Amino acid sequence: MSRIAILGAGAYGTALAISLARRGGHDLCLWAHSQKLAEYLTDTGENLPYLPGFTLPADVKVTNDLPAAIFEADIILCVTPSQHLRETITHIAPILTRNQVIMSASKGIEDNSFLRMSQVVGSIVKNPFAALSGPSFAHEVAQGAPSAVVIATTESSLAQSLQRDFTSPSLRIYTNDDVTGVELGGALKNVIALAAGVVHGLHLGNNSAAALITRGIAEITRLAVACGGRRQTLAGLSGIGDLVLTCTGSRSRNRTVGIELGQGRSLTSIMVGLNGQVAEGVRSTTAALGLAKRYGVEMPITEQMYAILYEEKPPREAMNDLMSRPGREE
Ligand SMILES: NC(=O)C1=CN([C@@H]2O[C@H](COP(=O)(O)OP(=O)(O)OC[C@H]3O[C@@H](n4cnc5c(N)ncnc54)[C@H](O)[C@@H]3O)[C@@H](O)[C@H]2O)C=CC1
Ligand SMILES: O=C(CO)COP(=O)(O)O
Repeated sequence: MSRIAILGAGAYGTALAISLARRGGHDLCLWAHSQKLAEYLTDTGENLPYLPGFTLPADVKVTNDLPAAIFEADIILCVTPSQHLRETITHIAPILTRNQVIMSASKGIEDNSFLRMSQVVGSIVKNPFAALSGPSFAHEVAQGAPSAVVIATTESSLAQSLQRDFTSPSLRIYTNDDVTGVELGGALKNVIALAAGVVHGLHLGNNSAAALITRGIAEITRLAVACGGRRQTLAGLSGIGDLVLTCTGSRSRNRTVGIELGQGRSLTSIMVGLNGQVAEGVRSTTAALGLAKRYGVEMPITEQMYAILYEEKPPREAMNDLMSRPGREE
């Protein structure tokens, strides 16, 4: 049995708490950033703003008190939006003990620093670290729909114990020692999912969507490899797997943002409509482009996505520009 603190009571943190409770055998505590949400969750058992329609099992404790949440936790599973991971870890750093394992399920890259979540954590504390990623819409994880994800850590005995801790009849866990590849796969697929949404919003058709997904995996693989990840990792769950899910699944918030951009809505009004839900790709696009420039990697889809998001480039013109690039070898 492990004591697991889940930090972040958004859709995914709540879904993982439900999944771990369903597995059984753990002592679980879910930390909500907002006191109001913690109280609402405690009173009703339902996460109405972020994951309506599911009941949090009664044995999952809910709190808004961060030190209490992590007290004596073996595993601290961070599921905050990636831009809030630094403040969360900074807050708990003084009271962390050395053996507490920090996991991150956040799929993003930090603004300005362009750091991956393992690097953000590593810049503050030296605890053992693992990343959780892969194709797993919160709603379906909460439902108990069969899903497979990957846990990445460089420590093989930790990988095995986390695999045991998270495996359940509905959640299959693979391990991988390529933390860089797994983290970048999870973060960069969001940028391509935005673009896939644009394609859909513009009614460009299935051929365009397939081309975008295929060329999308090519460019995110180029960047991940330049950053030290393995090509093979990007062909796995946290690469093609998550890319296919978010570029085609109607539950993807990143894809939905892209659809609305394609339909001509402004980014500002789309963000207001998200009501506090995070679409990580919107901010990771800037970081992805920053990394691409740092490593001299060509990322045409990401460049066009940046222009749509931040330079008011009309989506149709962006797609035309992708099509009119000079011919290439595959
Ligand atoms: N929703 C999904 O299906 C999946 C989400 N993820 C990842 O999980 C992470 C969290 O996403 P969701 O659970 O979907 O979030 P969400 O969009 O459902 O909710 C946003 C969450 O952010 C919290 N928050 C706001 N300000 C905060 C702060 N200053 N500090 C800490 N938390 C704060 C809110 O309280 C809320 O819990 C993201 O990185 C996302 O990419 C990963 C896999 C699946
Ligand atoms: O990462 C996800 C599923 O694996 C969720 O994607 P969205 O954030 O686009 O909804």
